[in-house]
Amino acid sequence: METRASVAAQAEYAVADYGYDEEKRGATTGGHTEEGLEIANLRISGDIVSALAGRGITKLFPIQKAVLEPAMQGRDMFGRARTGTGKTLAFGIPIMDKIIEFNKKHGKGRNPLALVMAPTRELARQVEKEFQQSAPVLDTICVYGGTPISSQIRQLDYGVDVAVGTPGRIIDLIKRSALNLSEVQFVVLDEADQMLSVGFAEDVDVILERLPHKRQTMMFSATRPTWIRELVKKHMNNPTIIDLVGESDQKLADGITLYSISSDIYGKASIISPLITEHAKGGKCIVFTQTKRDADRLAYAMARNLRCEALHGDISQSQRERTLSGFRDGHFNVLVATDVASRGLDIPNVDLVIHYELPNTSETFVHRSGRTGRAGKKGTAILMYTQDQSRAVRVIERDVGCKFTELPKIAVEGGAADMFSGMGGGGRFGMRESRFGDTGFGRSGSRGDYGSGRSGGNRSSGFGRSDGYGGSSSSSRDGYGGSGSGRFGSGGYRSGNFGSHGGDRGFGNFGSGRPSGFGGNQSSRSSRGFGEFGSGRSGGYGDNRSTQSSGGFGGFNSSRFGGRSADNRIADD
Ligand SMILES: Nc1ncnc2c1ncn2[C@@H]1O[C@H](COP(=O)(O)OP(=O)(O)OP(=O)(O)O)[C@@H](O)[C@H]1O
Repeated sequence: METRASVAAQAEYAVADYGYDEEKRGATTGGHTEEGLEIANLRISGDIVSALAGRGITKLFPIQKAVLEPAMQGRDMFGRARTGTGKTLAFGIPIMDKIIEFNKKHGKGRNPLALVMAPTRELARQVEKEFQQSAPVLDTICVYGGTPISSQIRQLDYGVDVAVGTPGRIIDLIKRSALNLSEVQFVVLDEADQMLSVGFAEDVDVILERLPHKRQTMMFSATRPTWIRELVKKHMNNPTIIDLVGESDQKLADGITLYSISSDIYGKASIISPLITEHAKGGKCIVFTQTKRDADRLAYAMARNLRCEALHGDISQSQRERTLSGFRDGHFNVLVATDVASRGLDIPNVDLVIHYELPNTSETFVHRSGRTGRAGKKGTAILMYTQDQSRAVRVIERDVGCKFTELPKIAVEGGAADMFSGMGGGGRFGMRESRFGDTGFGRSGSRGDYGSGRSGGNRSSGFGRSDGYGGSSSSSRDGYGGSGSGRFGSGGYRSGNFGSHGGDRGFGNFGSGRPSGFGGNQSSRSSRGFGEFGSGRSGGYGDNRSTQSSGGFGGFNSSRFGGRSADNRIADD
């Protein structure tokens, strides 16, 4: 295959060159309502319009409409929208259109003009796929760890227009001089706050440092911790803020029906199958657990009755891909996952999400639940909780602006509660001493040979990078801390809940340990909010490193439910 020549000199002007003029403006969103949503009327590249139409995408979703004009104008942009509302194409369409136009004028170059960074491999692959399918005329690459670097180097050498990847592998490729960022004009940080939680903060900063100064930067993030505020200050130029979630709106997509169900800790395992049967009705279901080990054990146990697989960061990359494509293609219908799957993953037609264990924060609740009800479809999310977690359930309702309908109790059949016995070390789920037996399930590559999935090594470099989700500190300044919400149970209390086996994680008795307590810090309300972006004022956005206990991106109050020991952290990628 022929390699492409560099167009460094011209690329410098890719953003400015675009010529977003009044003519285009008239055709995009300005002043138009319904008409403005029709993609065919936008005068964006015909290649994009027809590729999108081929996928059944003919009208812009609201976030896409909101982003289009500032993005076309070359503005830096910071955005937030609900899950599954089409953020990828919101930044994708303007970037693809500009690159197509630029290539028409200058010919294709060798080095990428756009760089999209995502916190997980799965998300990176998904974003690249969205680009590929929406603009087949562009050459894209997806780079992430756990797969051979040599083929990525070869592909980069042939020439690409858009590079998508996780920061770790991007740095690797830069160091090997395989990835040349000198022509990058469009940069996107997708799920930016998750970069911090999975330990990519430093890498992201290093990469942004290396990019040309003259560029357009777009960032999407559900929250705005200190790190992100610093990043924005340092690397963005007076960004336009687009917040489609707002202060008081409910944070979930409209089509998601919410239920809660109380169960004692041993009953949970036995009611999960009836719950899935009744609410997924044969469709796809994702069950979220807190730890990788729990995901394995639950998947193993449930596989007695249901076609089901586990997904987490200890599973090899190739197996993860097989598992995901098997789930996508309907080879099995129940995926048991840690929070590695809670953000960004776009699996069509997931009917049901079950929070087998409470999420660590309200925000995680939103992201997990958002795996269903995507792209305007309907879905159901069920939160399982024990009686002593009732208060945490109310906190989620308050933070997220939602209301759970409590499901009637499901009677536990005798013996069913022991469905986990006989596994591994034989103990019961959640018993401190038993700890699920450390024999594990050693699944790598052994189960479910579904469909395609790229081949590749099992190396999991880039996994489990530093921080993990949330700190384990019990300080009240830690955590996502929304304004008016403190941490719960981070102090001395630990209930013997499911999964509280390490002794120092678990959800605690909410509110009872109370150093910071529920509802603290109301006074911070004036200093949070999206609008104050870059203003240097304090407050806002909660950060698990921050010294602030207040915040919330535009009012998202994401309480934190207890700390977790490093041993159990979720940092999968
Ligand atoms: N305008 C549109 N019309 C129809 N479908 C669309 C449109 N835009 C995006 N989609 C589809 O909607 C789904 C969700 O989009 P996407 O994954 O970009 O959502 P998201 O907002 O990034 O979600 P999350 O916050 O969960 O990552 C995708 O399958 C995408 O192809």
